Amino acid sequence: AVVKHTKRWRLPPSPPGLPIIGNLHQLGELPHQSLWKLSKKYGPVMLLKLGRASTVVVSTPETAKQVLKDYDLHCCSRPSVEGTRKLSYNYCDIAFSKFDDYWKELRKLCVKEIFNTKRVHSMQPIKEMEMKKLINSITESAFEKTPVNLSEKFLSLNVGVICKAAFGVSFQGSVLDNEKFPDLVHEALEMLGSFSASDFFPYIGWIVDWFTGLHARRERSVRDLDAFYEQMIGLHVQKNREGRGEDDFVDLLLRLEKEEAVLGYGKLTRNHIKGVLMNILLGGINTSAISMTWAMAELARNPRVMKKVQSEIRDKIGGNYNKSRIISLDETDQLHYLKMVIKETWRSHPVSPLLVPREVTSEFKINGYTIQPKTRLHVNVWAIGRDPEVWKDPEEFIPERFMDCDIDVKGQHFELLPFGGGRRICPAVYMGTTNVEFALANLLYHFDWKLPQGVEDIDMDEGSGLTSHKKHDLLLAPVNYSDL
Ligand code: HEM
Repeated sequence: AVVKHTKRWRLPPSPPGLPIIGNLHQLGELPHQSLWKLSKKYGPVMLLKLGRASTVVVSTPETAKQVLKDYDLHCCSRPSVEGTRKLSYNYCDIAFSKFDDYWKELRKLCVKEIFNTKRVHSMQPIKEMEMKKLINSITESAFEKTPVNLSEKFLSLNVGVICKAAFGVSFQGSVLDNEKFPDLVHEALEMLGSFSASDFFPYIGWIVDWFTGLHARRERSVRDLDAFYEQMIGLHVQKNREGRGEDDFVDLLLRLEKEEAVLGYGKLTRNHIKGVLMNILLGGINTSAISMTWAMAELARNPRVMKKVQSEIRDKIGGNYNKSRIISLDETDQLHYLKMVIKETWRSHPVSPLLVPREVTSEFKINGYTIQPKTRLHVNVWAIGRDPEVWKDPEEFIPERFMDCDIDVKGQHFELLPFGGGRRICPAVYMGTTNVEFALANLLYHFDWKLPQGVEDIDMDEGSGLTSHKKHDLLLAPVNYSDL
C-alpha cells in the first residue's frame, strides 16, 4: 500500500526551505532569475513553499505546453491575492477573476467589443495624433542636441493612446491631462508588484503589511484610482445624456450596465466596469511601453541590427524624406525584419517574466509529478527564452533566428510566450503587437539614435516588481533623418 501511495503522490522536487517562510528568501530581487537558476539544479518542474502558498514553477517549452494546453482546464483560475482583490473590486475584472462563468462571459464580451481588429484599426487616428506630438518633441531635442528619455516618452505615448481609446478623445483638459495621472498608474503597478506578506502568511501577514506601510499605500492607491474612474464615468454619463455620440470603451460598458447585461452570476455593475478599466489601464499601458524601451535599448547596443531595421523601414517607405509622414498600420505589417526584432526583444525581455499566477482547481500531472488543487502555478517565460536547448546563443540579440520560422506570439509556440497562452492568454495580442510595431517603425524612420555623449554602453539591468522592465531610464540622442 505504501508503494502505491508514493507512486500516486510523486511531488515535484523542491529546493530545501526554512521553517515558516519556506523558500521565500530564495526569490531575491528578481524572482524569475533566481527561479531560473534553481531550475537548473531542481529541474523544469519545481515545487516551492512561499510562506503557506505551495507554488509550482515550470521552466521549459515542453512543461509550459502541459500547463497552457494539455491541462489548461485544470489550472486556469487565479489565486486570491490581497493587492489584486482591492484593485479589482473583489475580482470584478478579467485578469484576476477566478475561472467561472462570469469571467468566461465578460472575457468573451470584451474580446468581441474591445479587443477586436476593428477597434484596433479605429484607434489609428488617436495613435497618429499622439505619434505626431512625440515626433515633434523629439525633433526639438535633436535640434538642441539633447538626449531623449525614451522610457518616459514611451510611457506618455501609451498613456495618451490607451486612455484616449478607452475614455474618449473629448476629455482633454479634464482628469486625463492631470500631470499626476502617469504617477497614479505607476503607483498602482508598483503596489501590485510589491511583496505583500498577507499573500504568503494568512492570519498574521497583515501585521507586516501595516508595519511596512504597504497597507496604507494600497488603500491610497485604490482610493485615487477610484476617484479617477468616478470622474471619468460621470463625464461619460453627462455626455451621453446630452446625446453627444462617441463610442469609447466606457460608453460600451455603460451601455451594458444600462441594459442590465447578465454575466455569469449576476448583472454587470459599476464595480465590474471599474474592474475592466483597471485591467486596461494597468494591463495596456506599461506592457507596451516596456517592450518599446527594451527594443530600443537592444537596437542601440547592436548597431548592425539597428542599421538593418532602419534600412528596411526607409526602403519600404521610399521617396524623399517627409517630416510629417506617419507610417500606417498596413505599412508596418510589411516590415518583416522589424517584426523579428520585436520577437527577439520579447524572447530576451518578456514583460511578464512569470506570467500572471494561475491556480490549480483539480489535480493533474506534469512530467509524472502530481500537482494538487490550490497550488499556485507560474510559467517562467524568462527562463524559456534563455534555454540553450531551444535557442542557440541565447545571450545574443539575433533577430535573424526568426527568419523562415513560423514561431509567433499567439500562444501556440511554447518557446515564445510574451502574452502567455491557453484560456488566460492576453486578449490584446493584436493591440499590443501593433502598438509596439507602430511606435518603433515611426521613431526609427524619423530619427537615427546614438548613445549620448560620454556614454559607452547601455546597462540592461532589470528593475524588480511584477514586470521585467529596464531598471534605469533609457536615454538616447536622436538625429533628425533630414540632417543625416
Ligand atoms: C505588448 C503588450 C502586452 C503584453 C506583452 C501583454 C502580456 C500579457 C500577459 C503575459 C498576460 C498574462 C497571460 C497569462 O496569464 O497566461 C496578459 C493578460 C492580460 N492582458 Fe495583456 N499584454 C499586453 C497588452 C495588453 C493591452 C494593450 C491590454 C488592454 C488594453 C491588455 C489586457 C490584458 C488583460 C485584460 C489580461 C488578463 C487576461 C485573463 O486573465 O483572462 N494587455 N497580458
